[in-house]
Amino acid sequence: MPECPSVCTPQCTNCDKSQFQVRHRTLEKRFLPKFNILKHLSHDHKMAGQTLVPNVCSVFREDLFHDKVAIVTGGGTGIGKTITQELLHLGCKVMIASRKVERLKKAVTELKSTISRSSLADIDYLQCNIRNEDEVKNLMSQTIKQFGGINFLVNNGGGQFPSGAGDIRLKGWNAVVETNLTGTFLCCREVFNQWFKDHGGVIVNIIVDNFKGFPLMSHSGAARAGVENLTKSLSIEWAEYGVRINSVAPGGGIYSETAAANYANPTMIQSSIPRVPAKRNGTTEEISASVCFLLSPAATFISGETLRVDGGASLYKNKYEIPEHNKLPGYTWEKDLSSKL
Ligand SMILES: CCCCCCC/C=C/C(=O)SCCNC(=O)CCNC(=O)[C@H](O)C(C)(C)COP(=O)(O)OP(=O)(O)OC[C@H]1O[C@@H](n2cnc3c(N)ncnc32)[C@H](O)[C@@H]1OP(=O)(O)O
Ligand SMILES: NC(=O)C1=CN([C@@H]2O[C@H](COP(=O)(O)OP(=O)(O)OC[C@H]3O[C@@H](n4cnc5c(N)ncnc54)[C@H](OP(=O)(O)O)[C@@H]3O)[C@@H](O)[C@H]2O)C=CC1
Repeated sequence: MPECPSVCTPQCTNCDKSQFQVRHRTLEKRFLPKFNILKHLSHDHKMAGQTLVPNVCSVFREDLFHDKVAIVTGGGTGIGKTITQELLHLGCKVMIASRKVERLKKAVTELKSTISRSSLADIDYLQCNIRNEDEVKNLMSQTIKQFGGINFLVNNGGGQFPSGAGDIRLKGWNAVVETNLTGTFLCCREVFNQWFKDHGGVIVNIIVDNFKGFPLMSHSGAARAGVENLTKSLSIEWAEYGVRINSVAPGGGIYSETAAANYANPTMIQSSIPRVPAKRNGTTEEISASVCFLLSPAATFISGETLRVDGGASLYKNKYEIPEHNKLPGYTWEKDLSSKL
């Protein structure tokens, strides 16, 4: 049996099941609190962000982005798909891009069917590994060719695998840093050189809540800290070209099927709930709303900033006991729509 990385995915065919389970049990002990975290999950939290989100809606006006073009990396799944859906709802033309063509195609077919006939919105996809310089150049040039320009870049594509730092191999470290830091840099540089330098534009980078470190994800914590600082540098360098750039840092538990599938035990994504003052996970809609706000004219005086969308988690130090509560319920399109009925 070939040796397996210290943490593999549930789909791993490299190791036998027992080896897989032993490794994951060790990690789970580090992540999961002693009590049953599933009791914190309301139906809404479980559903939000899945492919079953019934209908899109938005707190923003429907024609807000009707003359705009956006690129969303990782736009075929999870948070990126919700952002894409909201941008389309607001009239935007959206190019989604990532490595796996099949899921991009599926998302385009699904989301195209939600665009109303009167809307100027449109969606297409391009295969692009953001770690590959030529593919990133191609993403920008093809989008300009197809949609006539680019107004928004949402650097959402990224991720990591959980592992103790002592077990991270150089190849794994490089994969995570190249994806999250170098990939984001390449997308920023290319959109600037090919379009924003002459026309201006807005960039939003999705990072993570790493403000108190990111144990067992140290590669990702370091890479995203790099993106946070890149955001500051570029906001100053490119202001004179009419470019704004900000980051959004979601708390460590935004549920989507794809995000959960990345971890051995899907409940891992819930493991931070006890340390969230809001006592719940965030929804993909809450991340999308913050991205749309930063892209919108309402944020024209905001640049170089990182918006934490984490229910207060990054501030919480555990010295103050917060009782269980449900006083800060999540925002979902499902609830928003049903409140209008
Ligand atoms: C523990 C849970 C806490 C909850 C907090 C959650 C907060 C954050 C949540 C999210 O970010 S959700 C988003 C989740 N989605 C993703 O992460 C998807 C994207 N991730 C990836 O594609 C990979 O993880 C990647 C490594 C970033 C890129 O993979 P790539 O396909 O380029 O590389 P590979 O060829 O697969 O691997 C290269 C190298 O990396 C090491 N490695 C990869 N996976 C693992 C693993 N599971 N365990 C240990 N090491 C791994 C390994 O060295 C690989 O090389 P080889 O040794 O296989 O040759
Ligand atoms: N869910 C959460 O709790 C949190 C998520 N985040 C971050 O939010 C972002 C979206 O995550 P989420 O939606 O939850 O999870 P997903 O796994 O659904 O999204 C990750 C997306 O990134 C794309 N991607 C990964 N690597 C590359 C690459 N090299 N080139 C192009 N695209 C790539 C994937 O597409 P493909 O595989 O087709 O390439 C996928 O669509 C990520 O950066 C994630 O780390 C941050 C904090 C918390």
